Amino acid sequence: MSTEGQIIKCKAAVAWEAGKDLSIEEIEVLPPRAHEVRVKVEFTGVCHTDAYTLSGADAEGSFPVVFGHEGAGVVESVGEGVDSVKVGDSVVLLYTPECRECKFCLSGKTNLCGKIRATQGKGLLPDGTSRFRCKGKDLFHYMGCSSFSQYTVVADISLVKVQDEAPKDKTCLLGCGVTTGYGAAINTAKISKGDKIGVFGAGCIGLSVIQGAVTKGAGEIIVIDINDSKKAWADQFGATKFVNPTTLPEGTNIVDHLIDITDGGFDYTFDCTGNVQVMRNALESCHKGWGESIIIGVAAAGKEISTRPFQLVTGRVWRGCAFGGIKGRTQMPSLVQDYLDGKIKVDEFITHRHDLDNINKAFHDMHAGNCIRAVITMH
Ligand SMILES: NC(=O)C1=CN([C@@H]2O[C@H](COP(=O)(O)OP(=O)(O)OC[C@H]3O[C@@H](n4cnc5c(N)ncnc54)[C@H](O)[C@@H]3O)[C@@H](O)[C@H]2O)C=CC1
Ligand SMILES: N[C@@H](CCC(=O)N[C@@H](CSC=O)C(=O)NCC(=O)O)C(=O)O
Ligand SMILES: [Zn+2]
Ligand SMILES: [Zn+2]
Repeated sequence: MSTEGQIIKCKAAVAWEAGKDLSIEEIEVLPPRAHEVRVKVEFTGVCHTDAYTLSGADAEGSFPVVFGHEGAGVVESVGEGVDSVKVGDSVVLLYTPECRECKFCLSGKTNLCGKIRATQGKGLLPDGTSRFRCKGKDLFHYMGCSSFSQYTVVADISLVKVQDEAPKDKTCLLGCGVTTGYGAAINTAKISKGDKIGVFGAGCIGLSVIQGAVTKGAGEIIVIDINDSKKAWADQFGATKFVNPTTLPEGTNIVDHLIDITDGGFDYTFDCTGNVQVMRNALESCHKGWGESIIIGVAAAGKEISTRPFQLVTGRVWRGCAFGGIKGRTQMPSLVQDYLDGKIKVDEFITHRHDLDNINKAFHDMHAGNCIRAVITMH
């Protein structure tokens, strides 16, 4: 029986307040309005950024909210004026939308789209309202996606149709983690064959950077992480060396050490930790004259980066990117094809699986440090 035009009652993980476990609730999901799409979410990943906003450290965090932004599913119904997807299409949700008509989209310089960023940051759909209700209250949306609900409503520029044959428990991870790191390496950094790469933090994002650096033919890939258990992971993805800054001999400075073992510094470094001191180390371990450091990690509200301006005067470059610089509606189908053709690893990132009722375990695993990605089965 079609649910088109009806309010759908379904299960969702609701964050009622910062710092507390998510609560599994029955919620109401309203039908999509003009230029919106209602999606049956089949699988979602859990990203460090979900945990970051849940912790209360996100300047844009609003509660109560339905988190989740690594979602894959099927279109249940579409609102008026939607012509990019139809009922039954397999889709990946996009927290970085692509409208193809705003100043950003037309610039040819960035994947950031400005069309709905203001309302997205407020936890609302583009018309300034929510499609979620629970216990008489409206719930906020999250990053334009809210994939921790069995059904969600998103703007039609916040999702992309992908190949039906691609398994959705894998394509969900292309909705953030894998694409973010891989894209930063193949897109944002202009890595040349033989380059020396420093990857700070070997979670899903850092391991995906390694994957991209290997694709680009990097010479040395040195991973810097405070968790020794990440060495095996880094090796598996193609790193050539692992450094744990906490186990260096007393008095050895990590930046000096890295400059020493790379004959003057890295060609490219990537912060995949969100720690502002690590961001500084990543910049300062770049090679004088040309080394570029790319910030991917998300830092807590109020945190700022600093370095001596001399670091930039002498040719090091500080940059950053969101979603790996990838334009989701245009480029996601070819990433999915690369996955189907065995050119991009995705399965290897999945260390944990839970059903929706046990989604809090994914957050606990992440904090325990032994989880690369947990995938949640939504139905
Ligand atoms: N810019 C963007 O588009 C995106 C940014 N992010 C951000 O990227 C960061 C990484 O995300 P995930 O890989 O999911 O996180 P994760 O928690 O799985 O991995 C982080 C890694 O950094 C390591 N680490 C922590 N402190 C460190 C330190 N002081 N020195 C060296 N290593 C350290 C941890 O041991 C861990 O292996 C987070 O800040 C997340 O919010 C995530 C997705 C997209
Ligand atoms: N809300 C935060 C900023 C969070 C942030 O930087 N998000 C990244 C994606 S992280 C994905 O896991 C991003 O896309 N940033 C670009 C954007 O337009 O939000 C804050 O206020 O600091
Ligand atoms: Zn993410
Ligand atoms: Zn746009």
